[in-house]
Amino acid sequence: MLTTNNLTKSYNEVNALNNVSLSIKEGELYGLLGPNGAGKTTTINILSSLLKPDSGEILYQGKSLYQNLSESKRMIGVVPQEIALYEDLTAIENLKFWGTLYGIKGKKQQSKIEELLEFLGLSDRKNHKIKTYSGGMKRRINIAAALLHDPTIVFMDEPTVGIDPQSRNLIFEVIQELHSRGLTMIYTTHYMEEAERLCDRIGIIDEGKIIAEGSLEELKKSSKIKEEIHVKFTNTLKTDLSNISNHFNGQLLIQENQMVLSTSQANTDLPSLIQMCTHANLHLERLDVKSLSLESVFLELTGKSLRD
Ligand SMILES: Nc1ncnc2c1ncn2[C@@H]1O[C@H](COP(=O)(O)OP(=O)(O)OP(=O)(O)O)[C@@H](O)[C@H]1O
Repeated sequence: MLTTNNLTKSYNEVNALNNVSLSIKEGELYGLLGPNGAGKTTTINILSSLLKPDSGEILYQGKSLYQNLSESKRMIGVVPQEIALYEDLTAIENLKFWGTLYGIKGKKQQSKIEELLEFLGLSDRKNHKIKTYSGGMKRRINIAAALLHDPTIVFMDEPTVGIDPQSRNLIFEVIQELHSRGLTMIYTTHYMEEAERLCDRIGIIDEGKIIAEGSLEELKKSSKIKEEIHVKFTNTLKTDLSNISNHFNGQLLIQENQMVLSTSQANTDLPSLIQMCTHANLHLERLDVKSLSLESVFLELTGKSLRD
């Protein structure tokens, strides 16, 4: 469906993309997971022809994007990270504006708008101005705008940023329904749990490079880490714990009153961790040993937490 070969892009001195090669299959929900500034938006902007790469190739159904620009553009829908709606217009008026821009007019436009408002659960608010909408509702109209021209591939750039958990779940349901209808989607996120929950395949991007790719199971299998030891303490960890961190070679995350140790040898690391914590006068409240998460895979690959 979509293939890219060795895409590169620099903004002055910043090397935003470094030989990014992707292959997205028809109907696939592909997650591009990476921290802030990793190159996710740059990738989406390039793949949707908003931005030209410095070098590299982009093929839709085997044909070059730039040699078939108008045909390719008809296939592509983009849900941008920034909400692209007029606050003083109603939902219907906004969607009419976008529909006309895509060349969808008259009865076809009207029925498509009604269908999408129904699908996104916003029919009852269709005549209200966008400025009266919650953040989650705006995000849903943003999705509707990208679907008006029946694209076959949709890019979603962090569509759940800044919304409450209930709205996030509604957006997940929409994405899962679109996925079950066979739409190809590329979904960028810096939320590990979204990639784990939604995507068929995940590409981990860091500093402009795809550093790992595969299904969740494949990514976990390729990791040396097998388990996570989660420790909760009775108070916030304020003292210098670098000796403990150093002992575990950067595989220990310390946040507020918790530690998470990613390990391939829980049987030996668990007693050492407890001993070192006791020695540092830390009081344990709770201890769990869990199976590997994507967070640990990311930490192992990049040496940093996604939430940095
Ligand atoms: N217009 C620009 N001018 C200069 N540098 C830019 C520009 N756009 C992006 N960058 C830089 O390119 C790198 C990649 O940015 P990009 O926005 O693609 O990352 P991202 O993964 O989408 O991040 P976020 O999650 O914060 O949206 C960053 O270092 C960023 O600062």
